Amino acid sequence: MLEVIVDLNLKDKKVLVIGAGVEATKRIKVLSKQGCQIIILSDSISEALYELDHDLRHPILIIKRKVEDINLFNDFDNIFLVLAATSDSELNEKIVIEAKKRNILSYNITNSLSGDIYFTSMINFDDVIQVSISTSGKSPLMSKLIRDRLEDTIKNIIGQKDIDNIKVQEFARQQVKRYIQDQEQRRKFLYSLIEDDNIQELILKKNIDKVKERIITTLGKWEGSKIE
Ligand SMILES: C[C@@]1(CC(=O)O)C2=NC(=C\c3[nH]c(c(CCC(=O)O)c3CC(=O)O)Cc3[nH]c(c(CC(=O)O)c3CCC(=O)O)/C=C3\N/C(=C\2)[C@@H](CCC(=O)O)[C@]3(C)CC(=O)O)/[C@H]1CCC(=O)O
Ligand SMILES: NC(=O)c1ccc[n+]([C@@H]2O[C@H](COP(=O)([O-])OP(=O)(O)OC[C@H]3O[C@@H](n4cnc5c(N)ncnc54)[C@H](O)[C@@H]3O)[C@@H](O)[C@H]2O)c1
Repeated sequence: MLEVIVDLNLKDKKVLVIGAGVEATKRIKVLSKQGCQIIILSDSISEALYELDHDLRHPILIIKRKVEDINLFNDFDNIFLVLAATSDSELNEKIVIEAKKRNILSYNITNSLSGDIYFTSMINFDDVIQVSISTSGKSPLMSKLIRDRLEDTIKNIIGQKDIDNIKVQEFARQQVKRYIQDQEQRRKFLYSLIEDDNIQELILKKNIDKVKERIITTLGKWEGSKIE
């Protein structure tokens, strides 16, 4: 059985990480790009974590503390996700069991099956596109090797123009949702931007302001548009 890969929105959510060793640090690096509030509890902290703090909107709260039991949950409210990431597998298990009782999403670094989420092998394009590979815990090693192999090839398939088109589509979607009521027309409009040579030329030239102008003009003439 394969688990479903979903794109978890952690924006402004509170994430508690217990343990701050080599493996926890890798997970925290991923989390630090998600706009979430991270609280780390650990009796030793890797140096890299203090450096991470500088480029963040949400400052990471680092508390140097040995966790003895699950009473720690009483010290924090509104936790969305907890990462049991210590080298003490018994403690990790207890944390996950308590998290489940409290309906908090959990992750167990020493026993992936007991938690709710896995981390995947990721290829990231400018924080705009993510390609994720997962074997759902069957073989992280193979995930890494396939990611290495795919990384070289995929750069020939997904390029800067795709990234720019996503940004343009993001803008266009906001506009069509406001001005075109019919879903089929919205879909047609969005496809028309990809097929419009003029717009694609402007995207290549990085003239995004002109692209936006053109989108609004085209939208004004579109069948069923509510733009005056
Ligand atoms: C993708 C990646 C992301 C990341 O690390 O952020 C990741 N593991 C990576 C590498 C890697 N991890 C391990 C090895 C050694 C070889 C081996 O054991 O195979 C290697 C290879 C290496 O190091 O070269 C050891 C290991 N991993 C887990 C356990 C515990 C267990 O099995 O329960 C143990 C045994 C520890 C022990 O023996 O004590 C568990 C998990 N590791 C996962 C993710 C999740 C499943 C993903 C999937 O199945 O696809 C899952 C379930 C949960 C999680 O922790 O997220 C990252 C590659 C990043 C990249 O692309 O470069
Ligand atoms: N999930 C994976 O992908 C994966 C990969 C490799 C290893 N592992 C396993 O994950 C575990 C962690 O590996 P690591 O390399 O990060 O180890 P590590 O020794 O670098 O880090 C362990 C961290 O846990 C903290 N810790 C331990 N007991 C604690 C307690 N009672 N209270 C607070 N903090 C506590 C330590 O201070 C340290 O920061 C190991 O058991 C390892 O076998 C998992």
